[in-house]
Formats: sequence, structure tokens, C-alpha cells
Amino acid sequence: MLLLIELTGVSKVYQSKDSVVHALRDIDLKVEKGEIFGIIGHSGAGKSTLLRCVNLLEKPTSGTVKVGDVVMTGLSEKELQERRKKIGMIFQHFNLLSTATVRENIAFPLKISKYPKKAIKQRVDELLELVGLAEHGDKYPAQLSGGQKQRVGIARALANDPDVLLSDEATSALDPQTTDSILELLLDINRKLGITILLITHEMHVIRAICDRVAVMEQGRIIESGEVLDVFLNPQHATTKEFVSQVSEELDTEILRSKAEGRIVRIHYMGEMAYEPILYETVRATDATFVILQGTVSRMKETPYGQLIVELRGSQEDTDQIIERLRSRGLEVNIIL
Ligand SMILES: Nc1ncnc2c1ncn2[C@@H]1O[C@H](COP(=O)(O)OP(=O)(O)OP(=O)(O)O)[C@@H](O)[C@H]1O
Repeated sequence: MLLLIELTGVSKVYQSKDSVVHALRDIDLKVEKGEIFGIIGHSGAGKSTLLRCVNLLEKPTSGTVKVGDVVMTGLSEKELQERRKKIGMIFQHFNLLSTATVRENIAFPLKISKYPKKAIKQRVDELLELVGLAEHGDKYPAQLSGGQKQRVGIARALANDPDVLLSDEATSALDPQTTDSILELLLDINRKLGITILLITHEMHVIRAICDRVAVMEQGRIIESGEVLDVFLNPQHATTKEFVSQVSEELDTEILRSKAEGRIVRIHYMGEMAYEPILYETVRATDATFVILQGTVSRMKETPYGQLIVELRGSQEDTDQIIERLRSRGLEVNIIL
């Protein structure tokens, strides 16, 4: 895989008269070309600072930032301005010009890049079509819904045909339904244009919906990172577990404990895996029985992903054997009780 963004040993210290804030501490991050990479963390973890260090809107105190072949931290201000044209950015509050129409907002970066006038109109038409706003070009931002405003933001960010899109909490100001439609648009853009997306969020839902890999930040550090599925199935750090629980079914272990006669396990399955026959066959080979206590199906990006909470009733030996066999058939099994 080709690396598109590479941060090495990046630190950022904000220093004022009476305080020193270590916003980023020795960050190493590699984002591959074509992937959607998510950074999640609580408020103050350093996400915005990290994102803004990628296009050098924020200058790292130390470390290097490379985007494509270009060492961003080695560029002059003029060179930076040029390189930034190929790094689009979208924002939580859209940052649109309120006195300009949708078309004018989208045309803005093209004018700065000295696009020929005729080509601008055509490019804006293409972008309006891409983000689903073909009918709204002559409106002003105040006449649009939040989701539509973000679509304008996305069109503007894509105007100069960037290789990277940085997304700073792009869906945080939107309701859940609108959030999903914007996430779908980002996924669509990633697929159609092959554009690499680096996004920051405090919502695990966003990570699960569209990201390939995720990094968890806390106090200026990356505390955990990996493929989204691996992090979901095996969160290591307490903060990661907390984020994962945002999108997991809550289990009332007290109730389970009082009702259960046997051992309770959580089985995760992915894609079209036919878990029920596997479970049935595996249990049938022993003297044990099972009861399904809870089952959910959701999506991880576009792959169906489910969890099944099962009570295994039988001897320790039988239930051990069942768990081992399920695991050997590729299912992820966690023992809850
Ligand atoms: N310009 C600045 N001057 C001084 N301190 C700053 C500045 N920008 C950010 N910080 C501090 O750096 C730390 C990281 O902030 P940052 O905004 O990157 O976090 P975040 O994870 O994006 O949080 P949020 O989601 O609240 O924006 C915080 O303690 C913040 O107060």
C-alpha cells in the first residue's frame, strides 16, 4: 500500500504567559492512499490540532509531516499555499460565505487557483451534481438545511480535485439522519474519486459507518489504533472500550447473572457467515444445550456485523469444547459470565 500521509514524532506545545499545553505528544501516524482513516477522542484530546498539523494550518513544535511526496514541514509559506489546494478540508460549522450563493461558494477556491472563467461554471456544475445539489446552486447558505450546507462545504473542498480530504467533525452539528446521509456521501466520494479521507470525530458511530482504520487519542497521544473491526472486537484501552460501548448493545449483566443457569458468551460474526447452523452443529456434538438471549445486526462500513448473546447450558468440559470449536471456525467468542 502507498502511504499518503505520514506524521513522524509530531509534537505541538501551546505556550502562553501562564500556561503550557502539550496538545500533541510524539505522534506517529501513517494513512494509506485511498483509505478512510478516523481519529476519535474526547474533547481536548488533540484531534483538531492533529488534523490541522496535516495541512500545516497549525505548525508542529517538532516532528515532520509528509503528504504524498511532499514534506509539508519543509515548505515555505508560498509553497504551502500551493500544496494546500490539493488538500481539501470540511468543518463542523461549514464555514460558508453567507453573502455568496452556493455556486459562488464552490467557485471560490477555483477563482483563487485562477481557473479559466468558462471552466469554472462547468466544474461547479459537476460538483453540484456530485453532492446532490444541482437544484440549489443559486440559493444562499441561509436558505439551506444543515446537511445541504455541509454538501456545499464538501463540493468546495473538492473543487481543486484534491488527493486528501480532511474532515473536522463534519457531522457533529447534524441530526442522526442527516449525519448518515453525509457519511454516505463521503463514502461515495472516497469510492468514486479514490480520495483519501482523514476525519476526526467523538462519535464511534461515524467510525463504524465509514472508516477502514481508526486511532484513539487521549491527552495528545494515540493510545490505540488498528483496523476498525479489530478495535471493535478487542478494544484494549479503557477509553477505547468506552467509545465502543457507544455503539454496542448494553447488556444488563445483573439480570443475566440472576437468570442464567449456564455460561454466557457473546459471539460476533461478520458478513454472510451463517452463525446459527455453526452454533447448532457445534452444540449438538456435545451433551450441552443453548439459549439465545439477545441478537443484533448492524453494519460495519457495508458489511453486516452482528452479535449474539448465548447461554450455554452443560458441563464445563462441554461448554469449553463448544467455545473452542466456535473459535476454531473463525467466530469471535467472548465469555461474559
Ligand atoms: N490555539 C491554542 N492555544 C492554546 N491552547 C490550545 C490552542 N488550541 C488548542 N489548545 C489546547 O490543546 C489541547 C488540544 O485541543 P484540540 O482542540 O486539538 O482537542 P480536540 O480533541 O480537537 O478537542 P475538541 O473536540 O474539543 O476540539 C486542549 O487542551 C486545548 O485547550
